[in-house]
Amino acid sequence: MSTDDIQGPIDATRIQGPVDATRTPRYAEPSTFARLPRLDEVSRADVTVMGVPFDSGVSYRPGARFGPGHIRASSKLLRPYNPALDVHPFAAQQVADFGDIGVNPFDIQEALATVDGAVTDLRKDGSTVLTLGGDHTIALPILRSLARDHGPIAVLHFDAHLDTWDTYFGAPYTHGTPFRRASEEGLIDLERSQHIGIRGPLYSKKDLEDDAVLGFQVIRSDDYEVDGVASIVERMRRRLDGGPVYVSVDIDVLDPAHAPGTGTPEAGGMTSRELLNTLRGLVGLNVVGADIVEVAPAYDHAEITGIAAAHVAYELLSVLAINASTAPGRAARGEARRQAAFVTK
Ligand SMILES: N=C(N)NCCCC(=O)O
Ligand SMILES: [Zn+2]
Ligand SMILES: [Zn+2]
Repeated sequence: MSTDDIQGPIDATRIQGPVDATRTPRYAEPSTFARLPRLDEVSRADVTVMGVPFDSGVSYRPGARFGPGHIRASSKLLRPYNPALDVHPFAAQQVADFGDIGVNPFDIQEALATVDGAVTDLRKDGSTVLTLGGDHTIALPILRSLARDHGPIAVLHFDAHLDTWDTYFGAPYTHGTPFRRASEEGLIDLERSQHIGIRGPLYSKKDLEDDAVLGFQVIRSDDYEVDGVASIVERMRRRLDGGPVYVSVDIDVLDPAHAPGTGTPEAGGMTSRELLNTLRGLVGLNVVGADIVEVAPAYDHAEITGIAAAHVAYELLSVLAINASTAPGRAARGEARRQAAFVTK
């Protein structure tokens, strides 16, 4: 971004930013993500954070229905400037918090339809939706919504697990099966999708063979040890380039030391530093939506997992901010990458 890209002044009165922590203590005020305004407090949002308190798809420990509130509570310490990407994620774009949608915990099909409807409504108003889960089942209805507009979409999936299994106890819609269903439904670009962070025991070797047929390339957690972040980012960008990308972050991609508060933890995972650095590598790719799922606060300690999830959201918002400020026709916003151009309470 050079100053040549700046075509006009930023209207600092239009964009509303977070509550000012030097005036109102961080632990005061109703809880929204990063203390941002609620969606009904702004005229429109470039990015909407939406909570989906749903965990009826889990195979092991329940509790991810309390994830959205926990991530919001753990996001209070985030500050307005991200030096790693040289961006003000809340100034280059309007970010607002929708709150949580109420979904039926006893009828998974109905819950999926509710999520699809909510995401579709928010996107109609031009918002990119960043969803806070909830268990991983909710990625399926989000992809259904996105694919209706974009066609088959590249899925970048951070997870210890493949989540391309077929059924659990005969049930097709679970947190271990969303990406098989998405692939079967034609929602996924089979040439451009990728898992990152895969590890741990499988049911059989065939799980990996099926997974490849369903359209995913695998970058294993162990590859971080051997190849390092820079080379993985290169592989990731090569795979994803050339079209819309959906980013799905299952917090159990992190080692249990970095994210104990989750339902199906697996040893040998990534560090939060590796994950945040990998996400920064998405700058310039066409990210059209994202989720952070599987945060289950009952197993968390000292907000370790909630803070990790909040920082994942912050990096994703930073990537979206840079992409928005450098998109053709939106170069006037480039300056917001460097200046804190928002009003605050
Ligand atoms: N999506 C998550 N977190 N876990 C899937 C694990 C499925 C299983 O129990 O085999
Ligand atoms: Zn997982
Ligand atoms: Zn998962």
